[in-house]
Amino acid sequence: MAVTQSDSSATSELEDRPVLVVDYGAQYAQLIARRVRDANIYSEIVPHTMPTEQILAKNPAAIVLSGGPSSVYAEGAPAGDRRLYESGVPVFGICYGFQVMAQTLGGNVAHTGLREYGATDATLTGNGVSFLAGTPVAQNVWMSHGDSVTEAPSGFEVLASTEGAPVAAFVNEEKKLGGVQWHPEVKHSDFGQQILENFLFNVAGLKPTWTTGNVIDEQVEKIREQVGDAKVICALSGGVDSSVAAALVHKAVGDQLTCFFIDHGLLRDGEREQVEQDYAETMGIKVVTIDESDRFVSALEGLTDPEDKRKAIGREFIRSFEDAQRKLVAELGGNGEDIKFLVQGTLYPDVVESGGGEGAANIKSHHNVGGLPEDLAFDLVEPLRTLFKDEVRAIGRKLGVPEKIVARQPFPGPGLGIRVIGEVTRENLSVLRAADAIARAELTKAGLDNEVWQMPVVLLSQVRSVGVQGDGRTYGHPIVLRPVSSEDAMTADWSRLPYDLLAKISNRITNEVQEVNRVVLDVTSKPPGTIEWE
Ligand SMILES: Nc1ncnc2c1ncn2[C@@H]1O[C@H](COP(=O)(O)OP(=O)(O)OP(=O)(O)O)[C@@H](O)[C@H]1O
Ligand SMILES: O=c1[nH]c(=O)c2[nH+]cn([C@@H]3O[C@H](COP(=O)(O)O)[C@@H](O)[C@H]3O)c2[nH]1
Ligand SMILES: NC(=O)CC[C@H](N)C(=O)O
Ligand SMILES: [Mg+2]
Repeated sequence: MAVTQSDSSATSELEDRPVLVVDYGAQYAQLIARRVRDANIYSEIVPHTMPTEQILAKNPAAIVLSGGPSSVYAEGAPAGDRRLYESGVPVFGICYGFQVMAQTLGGNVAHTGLREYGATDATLTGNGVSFLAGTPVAQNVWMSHGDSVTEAPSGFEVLASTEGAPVAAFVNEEKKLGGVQWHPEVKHSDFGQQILENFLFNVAGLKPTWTTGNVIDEQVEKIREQVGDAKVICALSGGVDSSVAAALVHKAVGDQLTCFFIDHGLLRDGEREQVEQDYAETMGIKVVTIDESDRFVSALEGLTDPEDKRKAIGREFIRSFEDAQRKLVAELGGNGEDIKFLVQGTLYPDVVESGGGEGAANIKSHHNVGGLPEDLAFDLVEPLRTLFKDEVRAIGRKLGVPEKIVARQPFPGPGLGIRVIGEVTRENLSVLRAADAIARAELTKAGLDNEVWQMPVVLLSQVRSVGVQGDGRTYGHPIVLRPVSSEDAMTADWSRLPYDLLAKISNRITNEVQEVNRVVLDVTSKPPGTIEWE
């Protein structure tokens, strides 16, 4: 396959020494890890329930403590551990993390009655600006707190204050400990990235040596270690994540890999042919297509609850891979035990939304994480599990995965199954498929494919409305257009597509798809909506 050599500058020191983000149940833990990686330093998240000795055993280069919903003085709140701060590892606290550091080291945290949410003016104080170096004396920061540090621990210098937080940032340079009350990880904090980098580079003394090339080298090594010379199968959808996962595994173990693309009958118009063609043309990886549409459509019969549908789809995916595994084993003349590794292109958002983050709620069971059956017999190989889509795209480009695949808009594994609201039947699928094909064709024609993150087209099969067509009454179904813009699918906004384009799509769908007499536009951001409707 067309693979370029990645940097081989990964050293075992880097590989062994991540910056650990301790997650206190934050909304933004994954964003913090992401910002650290943006600073070219490898980062991973660990739960706050992990014992200190286990955290330190991971040999972290530095630790960042996240925010969290608790109050440090409340009963049962996640507690700090002095040993963490006395270990010599640099620690940076954010919001709850800042408060817990203050409390543990003898400072004071109180409910002052002065809450701050959203944009807040901060003023730098003190002589040495430390990790606030290079940022203006008055700056806009993003806050989200009800408690405040009222007294810094002794030996700490206060670096900034706001109206509601007299101690809004502090540092002990010598001990390499510091923190802020605000959220430097969100884009709305004006100098957030710079502040994090100042701490990591200047206070903690780290070097920005991690790149996507390092991920490639590290993952290739890990994959080799995990699978040895065993055969491996990959769940390949033709999407960005599984293509990049397949390219990584292929780089690691070459022809030990066979990819299976499941046609579950929930694909879009022309998708199967497109995937087969793209792979044959560009990737040079063996891909076997399996037609399983009967299996999936019958498993979905009678189901209308989104979670039931997702779980059924997750289960049938695995059953399909088990069949594929048996066939491959028979072909190779071995026994079933020989192939136990299944590669999936799972990303971090799939994991958090499935409730896999520390204390994170289950929003929806992604088929490849929360939708997996309990009796899963495969050992999963998921080299992208801690990453976000744009990071995965960068890795894909570095591996030489063609732009056509890397730049593709995401399409969920459960496919049209979660875009038919109500029961999934062959009839409903064919209505949705026709409407979706029109919407996609017009978006492409308007040259806007790269402007939108993705545009789900949704059929409300349980809703009917009255219309008039050809002077006659119709009683048809609505189609919803859900174009969104996003950076990482964690948050999203609805895309302001040109009215002419929307009019064209609406007109064509109602003219060409008989069962549809109404097209509506979803103008909800995420949150509160999610991107998909189920
Ligand atoms: N039709 C399919 N056949 C085989 N595996 C699939 C199929 N659809 C999804 N998968 C597996 O489920 C994983 C998660 O799907 P998901 O849609 O998140 O990723 P993707 O399709 O690889 O990328 P993208 O987000 O760009 O669509 C995939 O990476 C792949 O391993
Ligand atoms: O492979 C997948 N399996 C799933 O079960 C699944 N559910 C949602 N998605 C995709 O994930 C991103 C976030 O979607 P939501 O805002 O709807 O949660 C969007 O890009 C969705 O298309 C899925 N992908
Ligand atoms: N975002 C946070 O970490 C909040 C910390 C704490 N719950 C407070 O309200 O002050
Ligand atoms: Mg997909």
